[in-house]
Amino acid sequence: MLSRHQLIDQIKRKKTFLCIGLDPDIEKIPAFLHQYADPVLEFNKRIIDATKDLCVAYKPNAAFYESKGIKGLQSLIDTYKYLPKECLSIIDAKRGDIGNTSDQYAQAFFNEEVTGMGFDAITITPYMGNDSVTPYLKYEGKWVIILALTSSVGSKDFQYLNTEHGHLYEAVIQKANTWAGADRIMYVVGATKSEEFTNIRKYAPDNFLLVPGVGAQGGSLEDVCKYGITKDCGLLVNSSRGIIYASNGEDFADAARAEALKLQVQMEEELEKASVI
Ligand SMILES: O=C(O)c1cc(=O)[nH]c(=O)n1[C@@H]1O[C@H](COP(=O)(O)O)[C@@H](O)[C@H]1O
Repeated sequence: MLSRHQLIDQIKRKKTFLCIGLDPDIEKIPAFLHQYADPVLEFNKRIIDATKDLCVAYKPNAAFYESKGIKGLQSLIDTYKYLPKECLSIIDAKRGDIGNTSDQYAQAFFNEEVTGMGFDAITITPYMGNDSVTPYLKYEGKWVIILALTSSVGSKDFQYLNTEHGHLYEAVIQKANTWAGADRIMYVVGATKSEEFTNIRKYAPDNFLLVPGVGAQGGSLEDVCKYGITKDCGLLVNSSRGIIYASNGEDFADAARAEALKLQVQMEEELEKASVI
């Protein structure tokens, strides 16, 4: 469990707000790792060891594990167990369903005694509304990270539709703010949407924003900070492929560290500019 206060403390201490996405594709991980009983776990462990002082969060995306069946689920459980306790652990599952089904999803990712996984936070798609989100909030201290404005090209299809409360993504934020405060809810806003950050801060002045899309998807860290950073930082910027696949040779962990370090250095500058540190 990682409170807002602990997260902010960690950001100030480590001078970074980097979240590293653990999205290991068996086709892309270095060939020499295939000699290990669980190549994916071995890959993740080495990435974590090489980067844990440069980031404040890790985000395994469930798809990369579920697609490998039982072996993948075991890699996910063992990866969760290996994550440094000081870092925010986010399961990127993008779940969303009726209440009693959401209870089961919440148990899958939050109830460590039952499943071996007790992530601090989960990504949720809000399309089904209140009863699809509140089951996760019953777990005291856990975070719900709600998709607001995604980095995807298809974000135009629904998220910009006009409603009486503004664009649909603005209506989502206004409604979700009534379910819990900035100590329990974060919003996903894609780095490719930096022009919308000022607008989003009108509705979510204090919430942390999980911002994927720098690196492989081309979003700009500078623009995200220009419009999105707050006095408490308020940002977790994710990069997955840009870090974990920096090299596919034996030096992959060092190469991942070098990429993470580049982002950390930029983040430290942004934290100073915004007087967070
Ligand atoms: O919820 C997410 O994390 C997410 C939301 C979004 O709008 N866009 C997005 O790319 N993501 C996830 O963030 C990660 C981005 O990975 P890279 O593009 O490789 O850095 C992937 O795990 C995506 O599933």
